[in-house]
Amino acid sequence: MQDNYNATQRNIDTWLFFTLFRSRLWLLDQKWSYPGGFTEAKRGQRAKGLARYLLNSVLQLGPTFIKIGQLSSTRSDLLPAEFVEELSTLQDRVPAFAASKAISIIEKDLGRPISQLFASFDQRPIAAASLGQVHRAVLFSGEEVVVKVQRPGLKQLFDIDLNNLRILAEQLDKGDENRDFKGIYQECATVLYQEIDYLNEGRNADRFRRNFRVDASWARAPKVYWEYCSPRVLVLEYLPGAKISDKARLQAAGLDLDTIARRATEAYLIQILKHGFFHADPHPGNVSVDTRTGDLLFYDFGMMGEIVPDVRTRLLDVFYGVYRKDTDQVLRALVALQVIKPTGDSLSLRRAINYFIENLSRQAERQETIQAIGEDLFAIALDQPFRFPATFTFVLRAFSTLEGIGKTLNPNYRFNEVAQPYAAELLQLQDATGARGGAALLEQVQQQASELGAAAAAMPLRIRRIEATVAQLETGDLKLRVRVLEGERADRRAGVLQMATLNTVACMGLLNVGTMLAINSGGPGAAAAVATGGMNLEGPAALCLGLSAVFGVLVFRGLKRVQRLDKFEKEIKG
Ligand SMILES: Nc1ncnc2c1ncn2[C@@H]1O[C@H](COP(=O)(O)OP(=O)(O)OP(=O)(O)O)[C@@H](O)[C@H]1O
Repeated sequence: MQDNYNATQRNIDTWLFFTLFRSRLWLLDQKWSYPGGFTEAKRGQRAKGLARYLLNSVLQLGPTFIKIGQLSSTRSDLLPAEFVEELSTLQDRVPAFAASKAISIIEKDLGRPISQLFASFDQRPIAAASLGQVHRAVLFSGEEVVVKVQRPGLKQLFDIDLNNLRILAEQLDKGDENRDFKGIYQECATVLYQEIDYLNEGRNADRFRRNFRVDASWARAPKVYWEYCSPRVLVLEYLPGAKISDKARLQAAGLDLDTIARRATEAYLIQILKHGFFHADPHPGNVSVDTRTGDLLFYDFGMMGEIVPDVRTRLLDVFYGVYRKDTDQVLRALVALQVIKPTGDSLSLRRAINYFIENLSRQAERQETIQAIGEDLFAIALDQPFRFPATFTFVLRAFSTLEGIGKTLNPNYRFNEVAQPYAAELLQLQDATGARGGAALLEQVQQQASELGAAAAAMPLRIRRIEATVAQLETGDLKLRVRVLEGERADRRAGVLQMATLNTVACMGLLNVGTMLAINSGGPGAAAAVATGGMNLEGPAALCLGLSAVFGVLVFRGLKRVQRLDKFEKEIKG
């Protein structure tokens, strides 16, 4: 990693990576591309190789991509599972930068020589991460602190990389109307720029610390020494502890692992449900345990999620709707949350939600993991106009990380068990007050009363359902919608398949021509180049191969879309 980035070189490296990765990803599911025939084992091998390539490229491309890789490490809606898994190992694999550089940044930003700022400053960092590194120091008052210093040149690097990523997102958006890649890009850009503003991180740390001082003294965050801070330097109270995943150290300290696992989950539930302000990056490196007291210590407040009260109420509506298996309520709340766009035709959405609710209760019975539930949710949403806001994916990510931590500490840990009392409390609250105050409760009661009517109240539920269905049939609503949707989907599938076939022909033709040109254009040396696996990639040959790759990407997209359409069709037909 370097401090001065050459924009042209960076653009070439980035686009080469995008093109190669997408072409190899496309080839992964092309059965004809497997010499000696396709087998699942061969595909698995190839996928593993590609996942390693992705990881190495991300590490080579540096901070922007490492951060985005970390952010994507639970987005199974964006990347296949093998890749997501490999990306989750991105933590803690970044080299430190020279202490002299760190010191010069501190001196420049704080305007004084290091010897006047700290009584002592440890040149060896205690941690180095993608965006910064952490040194220990002692203030003249005797207080022990850590000094977090940002890697040099990050702003400039983000500007170049995010521009490329924006162009990529715009291109991807054109091929997939259901995924909002531009929106995802926008969220990543916001998070990244926020993360390199250490003053913002300091404010977050203060807010987090104050919230917990009131609610649970066993969850702590370091104090900020504001007079030593700048956008690139953050000085915090030194809070040493053992990593929450370091089972051996926690046991050696005589701590009860089950209590720690529970506390970690409870601390999150409190943040999400009560404070509406939560640590969005709870990987084990960011949560430690005070070995003397068992208190949880949180670090790194660069990425926080915020759930404003209004959104929290709607999330509770979703939660409550799922609990009561009320598809309409879930649909209304999701529209209000802007997770889905309101369309005139909500039947297929209703079915997808219904499927999810049913599946969720089966998963809860089978005690499936949060991660499995999240993956399932993304899979159902694949061909629907869903748009998951960043907050939502952060919450899901936080919970699946916590579940992983919990299981490491105690194999019998069950997220549900810890969350249940909170869920029960919330549902009672919603039952009693609607969690929205008296006026809203009254409105809800009135609405229910008019829906039921005096006679309907005495009628068995099934008869009322039949009556509602008949009413829909009478208006032609039900019959028409089902037919149109299924017909539309079949048409769409055929169209996509046709385009994919045409693109395959173009891709293969160009690949053949390009390969021939590459072999023939280099004269006698070319044979040797081919024999060694290299080719003469210049002029027309490069053009043909480049175009072939473009068509390849289009085929890949088309087939992916067909796969999604089939999957969705299967799911809603049950
Ligand atoms: N206040 C503190 N007291 C003791 N150790 C700390 C403190 N703050 C950070 N650390 C140590 O430094 C490590 C890195 O800190 P932090 O996560 O804040 O850096 P970062 O650059 O934001 O990392 P990342 O990019 O992985 O999010 C922590 O895992 C922890 O071990």
